[in-house]
Amino acid sequence: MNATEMKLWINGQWTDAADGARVEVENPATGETIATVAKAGEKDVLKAVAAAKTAFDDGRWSGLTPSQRAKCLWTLADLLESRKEEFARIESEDTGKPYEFLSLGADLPFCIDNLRFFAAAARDTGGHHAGEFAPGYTSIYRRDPVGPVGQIAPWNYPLLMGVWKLGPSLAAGCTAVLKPASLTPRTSLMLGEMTAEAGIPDGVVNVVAGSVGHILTSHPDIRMVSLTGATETGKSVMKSCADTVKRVHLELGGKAPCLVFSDADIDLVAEKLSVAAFCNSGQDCTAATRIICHKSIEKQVCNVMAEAMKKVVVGDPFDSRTMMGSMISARHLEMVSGFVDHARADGATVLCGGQKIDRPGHFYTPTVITDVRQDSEIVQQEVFGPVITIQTFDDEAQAIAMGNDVVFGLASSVFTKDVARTMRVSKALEFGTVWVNDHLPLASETPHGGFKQSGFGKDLSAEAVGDYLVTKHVMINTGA
Ligand SMILES: NCCCC=O
Repeated sequence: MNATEMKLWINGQWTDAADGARVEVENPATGETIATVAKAGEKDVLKAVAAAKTAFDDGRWSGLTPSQRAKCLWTLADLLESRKEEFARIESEDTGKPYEFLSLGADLPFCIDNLRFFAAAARDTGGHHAGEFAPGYTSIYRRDPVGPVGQIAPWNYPLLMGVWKLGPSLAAGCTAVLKPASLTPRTSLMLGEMTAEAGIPDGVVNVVAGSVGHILTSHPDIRMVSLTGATETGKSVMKSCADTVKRVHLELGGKAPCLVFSDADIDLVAEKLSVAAFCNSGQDCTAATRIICHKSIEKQVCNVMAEAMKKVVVGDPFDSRTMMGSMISARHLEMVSGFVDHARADGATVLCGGQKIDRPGHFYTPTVITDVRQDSEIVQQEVFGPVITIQTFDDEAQAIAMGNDVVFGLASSVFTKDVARTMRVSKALEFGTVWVNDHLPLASETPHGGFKQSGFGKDLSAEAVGDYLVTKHVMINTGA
């Protein structure tokens, strides 16, 4: 495999696009083209779906024992670990994220641990049971893989999101067609090839790059679609899946509130919320985006946040001092910068940042904004950039109401030393994750997913495996 001229991974083979089309991959930190990848069209997706269907129907994967599937997933983790520097380098080249701080330091270790978790989860058959629930009958509940699945991954964590999709679906016994984002396809394609080396049979994992999501969502042989992406994309995927009544699994946008009470440790707030705001250039659906602090500590919170964000080292992803790299593309940079300009025009005060950085590539400064209205665009919409706003509340009820007052429901946090308050507030916040005195960390065992317009279905945890399983009731007339 040559990482600068890649093909599609279909049925265990590197395959050119049927029409010979190719797409260029840009390094967003330099603006240079670094690779080309075959661009899938309809024929290629049909071929990939046919391979996934054959591989599912003949049971070459679902027919293995959980222990055999687990062994392959564990081997995949070992192989990835043995090549983590190469994967991390290519991930940083494609995304512009810092190599040491993020790709090698966080994304790769988490991918490897996730795969080991899903290897173990493949063998957890708990919860199945049999019994007599009607006179003369024995009932058995089977949990079977849903079938061939279509998986659409985003550009912010290309490999990690691929692992979050392939890991649980493979543990469950499904086959898959994974479509990475066109901007960042390479590490997913490399992972596709690596599944063969790990002993996963041909056709079980297929990886196609290109603008072909609609072909997967409308294909009758695809039984479930999993998407991580923007809320608007989720709505159109859901509509498209309705025609063939597919199961959908959606991890969509976010607008995380961070409620900071007057007893909070302010230094901890600055430390945790600055990282959660600038990490991955803020291109994270769980990023800290809205600080809502008690009015008595507003000045302190503004000062510490602005100071912390000014200290973030932005620059070359391959410089070990770099904490934040580039934005993903020129178009995305314009969008982020547009949000901040609109906020300024709407009367907001930019405490720090708020500027593009004059260098090759697509860089933006970590930004803190205050004097914003609850109904303003900068508070209500997902910016997906290193931008955080600060608002104030008078009492707990108002803090909760402001936190919940967005269409999203993915992630949130609470900073306080009052344990009883953490109980009340975490119950009241309508978000799939509530961190207390922190913001961002996850573990392979912890279910991750949203409420409201952030979608439904869980990534990570045994729940994710369950999302790829269907329950079948077998009722046996025992003649008793
Ligand atoms: N922090 C991981 C979030 C995944 C989606 O953006």
